[in-house]
Amino acid sequence: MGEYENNLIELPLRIIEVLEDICIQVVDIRGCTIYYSKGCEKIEQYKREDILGKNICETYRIDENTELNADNSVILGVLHTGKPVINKVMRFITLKGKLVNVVTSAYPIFTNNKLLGAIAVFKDLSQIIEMSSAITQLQDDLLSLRKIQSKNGTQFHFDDIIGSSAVIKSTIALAKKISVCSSSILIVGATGTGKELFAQSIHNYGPVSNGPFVAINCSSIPETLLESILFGITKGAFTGANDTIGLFEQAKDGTLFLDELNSTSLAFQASLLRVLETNKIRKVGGNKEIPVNGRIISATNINPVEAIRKNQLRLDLYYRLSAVTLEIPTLSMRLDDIDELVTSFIKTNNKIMRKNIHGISDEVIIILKNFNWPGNIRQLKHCIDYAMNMTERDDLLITPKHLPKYILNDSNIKGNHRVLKYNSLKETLKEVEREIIMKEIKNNNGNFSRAAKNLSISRQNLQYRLKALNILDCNNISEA
Ligand SMILES: Nc1ncnc2c1ncn2[C@@H]1O[C@H](COP(=O)(O)OP(=O)(O)OP(=O)(O)O)[C@@H](O)[C@H]1O
Repeated sequence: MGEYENNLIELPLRIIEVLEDICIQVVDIRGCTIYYSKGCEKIEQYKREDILGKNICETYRIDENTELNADNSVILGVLHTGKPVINKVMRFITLKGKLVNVVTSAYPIFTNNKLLGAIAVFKDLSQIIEMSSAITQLQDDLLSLRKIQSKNGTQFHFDDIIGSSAVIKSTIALAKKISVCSSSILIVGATGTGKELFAQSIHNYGPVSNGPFVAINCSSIPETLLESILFGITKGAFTGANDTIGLFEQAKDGTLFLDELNSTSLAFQASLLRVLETNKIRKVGGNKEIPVNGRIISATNINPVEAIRKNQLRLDLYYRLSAVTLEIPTLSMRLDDIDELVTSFIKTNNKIMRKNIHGISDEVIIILKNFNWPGNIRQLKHCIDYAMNMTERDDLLITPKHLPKYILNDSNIKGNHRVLKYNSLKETLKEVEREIIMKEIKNNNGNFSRAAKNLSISRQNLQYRLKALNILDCNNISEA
């Protein structure tokens, strides 16, 4: 190396001593590389000897068809203009086909006002690009998972209701039938069975789907505020009161969903009955009757007859609402749907939690099908969320050790150890089915019709199962 080159690389060598991570390439006025740092070798996978003395136009291309020139190459641009270029993102390929993404700053090197070459400092962007594509992917996944609330304020349609059991299919069929008219509907179902899911689906399937879906959980609003929230307030009704539109008016041309109606006072229910009968509301503090046309869907989480008996529901309101009643089955009435629900929850959670769980073990299926699920589908969902949080990185299946303790300790499942001694899953499931059917028949004093009803199957289906499970001729089961 001559004196000229020695002088030329003195500056970059000093910088490199301090900044080891940063890649530095120095070219002479012709564009030939005369210095190539270790960091460059790492990013570009060239060896120094491949590069030194060669013109950068021979060693890099923008892509297969494009050579470097003063417009697309930072270094050549600096040699052309004699001006520095700061923080420019560049993408090029080496002769070995390695794709390189870097952010580059290049500076001219002058001696006695004469341009001698250029020094380029660059940093690898491949990790950042990988990270940003992972973030983009994650965002896409989350967006598709968390179905964006549509304009009418709903998230769900009938297609989102998971389950193929006969009882859920017939519930969906009935719900679709009643969707098409605009009468008020009473949805009855225990907590977590999917009442709101059904209410939204009915709204979206019916004639007012273009209108808003306005939901309120009556139990979460203090009784004193319920009327003002639902009917609105007239300016001056009380000190400082402004004119406010209530939810009945907001649900114009749409649906008003009154969840947990049974938690409201009988006095409020009387006002509601008046609205249902006249289709008019009167704001708090006002005399004017305002017409409302939203469809009313109410829900109770206890049996309405029981609610009437406990003085939680007015009989006249019930008569008004019960013309169109939809009963949502509990999860224990449709244990067959557990597999499908669990598969769907795992799929969703895999994306959110970045896991790769393939399913649940045979033991877990039995445990889940033996639990009585007082919190229904919401509780099953939480159980799977919990179990997935408990899985380790390499786990592919949810096994009993991942389940919440209260599910394992539940008395219904204690007999499970006995059930599990059977060799095959089919045999085990048959045994569970046999136990459930026997228990139900016993609880109903041998009355097949009542037992079938409680099991949500037809009487014929019950008889078919009794035969298939070899228990029809059992001495202790003679029909009452
Ligand atoms: N058939 C189903 N398929 C998929 N998810 C369901 C189904 N039923 C319920 N869920 C889910 O279970 C949870 C509870 O549903 P939802 O809030 O509709 O129940 P709810 O009966 O209105 O409960 P509550 O009486 O406590 O208000 C929600 O996360 C819902 O998405």
